[in-house]
Amino acid sequence: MSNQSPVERFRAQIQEVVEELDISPSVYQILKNPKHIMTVSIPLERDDGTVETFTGYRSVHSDLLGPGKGGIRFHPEVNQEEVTALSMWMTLKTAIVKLPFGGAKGGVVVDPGTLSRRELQQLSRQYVQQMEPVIGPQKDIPAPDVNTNGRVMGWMMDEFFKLRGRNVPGFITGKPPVVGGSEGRVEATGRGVVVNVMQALEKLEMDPSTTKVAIQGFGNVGSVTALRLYEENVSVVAVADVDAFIYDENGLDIPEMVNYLEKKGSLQGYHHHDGSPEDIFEVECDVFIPAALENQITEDTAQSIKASIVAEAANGPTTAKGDKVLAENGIFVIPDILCNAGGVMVSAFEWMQNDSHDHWAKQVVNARLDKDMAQAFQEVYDMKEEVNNNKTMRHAAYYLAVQRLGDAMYARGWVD
Ligand SMILES: NC(=O)C1=CN([C@@H]2O[C@H](COP(=O)(O)OP(=O)(O)OC[C@H]3O[C@@H](n4cnc5c(N)ncnc54)[C@H](OP(=O)(O)O)[C@@H]3O)[C@@H](O)[C@H]2O)C=CC1
Ligand SMILES: O=C(O)CCC(=O)C(=O)O
Repeated sequence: MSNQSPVERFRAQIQEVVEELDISPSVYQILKNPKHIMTVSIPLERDDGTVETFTGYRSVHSDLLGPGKGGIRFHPEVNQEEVTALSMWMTLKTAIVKLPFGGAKGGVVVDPGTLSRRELQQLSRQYVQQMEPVIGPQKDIPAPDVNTNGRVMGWMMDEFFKLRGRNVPGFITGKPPVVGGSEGRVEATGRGVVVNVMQALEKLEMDPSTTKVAIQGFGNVGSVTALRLYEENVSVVAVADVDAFIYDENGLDIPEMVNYLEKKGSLQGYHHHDGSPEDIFEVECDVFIPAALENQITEDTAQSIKASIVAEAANGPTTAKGDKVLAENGIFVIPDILCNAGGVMVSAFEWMQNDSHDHWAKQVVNARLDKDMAQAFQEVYDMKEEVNNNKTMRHAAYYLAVQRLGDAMYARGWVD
């Protein structure tokens, strides 16, 4: 387990589960590598007239259950290994929540904060131009992830339409509703996280009205999660982003913080600002929600976490050693591949709406998300309780996903 990379971690977990399920070892052989990875060099004309090239990736891990599906990340630390791992987790996620998709993920190695609006739009369009051979509504369907949003999806959609010479709205999800996006997609991931948290509180017989929550990350997922908890009268006592740590033991005014973020672009300077972002791990709380990047809960930081529940809103926030510490400390972990599946779930609703030229009301989207997410939680929980000798929720989630993928491989004649 010595400092396993995310891909090694995925492989070890899959291998363990394939052995336990006593299914064909070929299932592991098929899942251990992505189907394909496309690497592109993206030339961008900067505002000063010089040309700079950026590296972009798109990994399709699996198209067993449907077209590849997963977000596109713009971040300076994006690399092939990270994109590969993220695409692998997408395969498990879509299997757990029974969506007609495989797993994919993309990224560009860039700090979008250093680009002008024109440069960002050009980079987004160029990414689509370069990836055009491998993406499409029945092949691989992108969506937002870290540092990308509806605006970026709108530009990418426009570029794809130009390349194809016709409207193909189902090519991308997370678009603005005015051009075929689904109501509720922006909030979907955070909303789904909160469904999971409320279910876990109920199972552990914890009272939401006295529950205290700490959240690392206050971007799309972190801020919506905080706002939904606030709406449910669950007290969010601490939040951190890259620069700021905000704490109030009596509960933060989340709507005020969201307004501040919208105006200023970051929490830096918000009046409760005290301490450093790493202090988030030390907070006295009942629920800890990592909603930033991978590998944040390590052997060290896991020791500091005082919560009874960790709800993994981010993808891959916990290292293998961190996970071991959480388990030893009896912490109930809602694994990423279940906890943050609300986003891809509403992306699936968007894709279905595009396919049938329909537009669902927000209440319809939210009601279906709440119901399907609660059911997915229950299925993983039942697996943990009844079949899996009370191992962790992560183990149960992997078990359920690999069982479904193995069944599909058998049905398609890939394995005996
Ligand atoms: N968007 C979606 O629909 C989905 C996202 N996810 C996952 O959720 C996570 C967050 O994504 P999303 O909210 O979309 O991304 P955003 O880019 O909107 O937000 C990321 C947030 O994380 C913060 N952050 C980054 N590093 C740290 C750190 N070391 N300490 C504290 N805060 C940090 C950023 O701070 P700052 O703003 O200061 O840089 C920002 O607040 C990712 O793991 C993503 O893959 C999963 C499913 C769907
Ligand atoms: O909405 C989607 O299609 C994918 C979201 C995503 O990238 C994720 O769940 O990690």
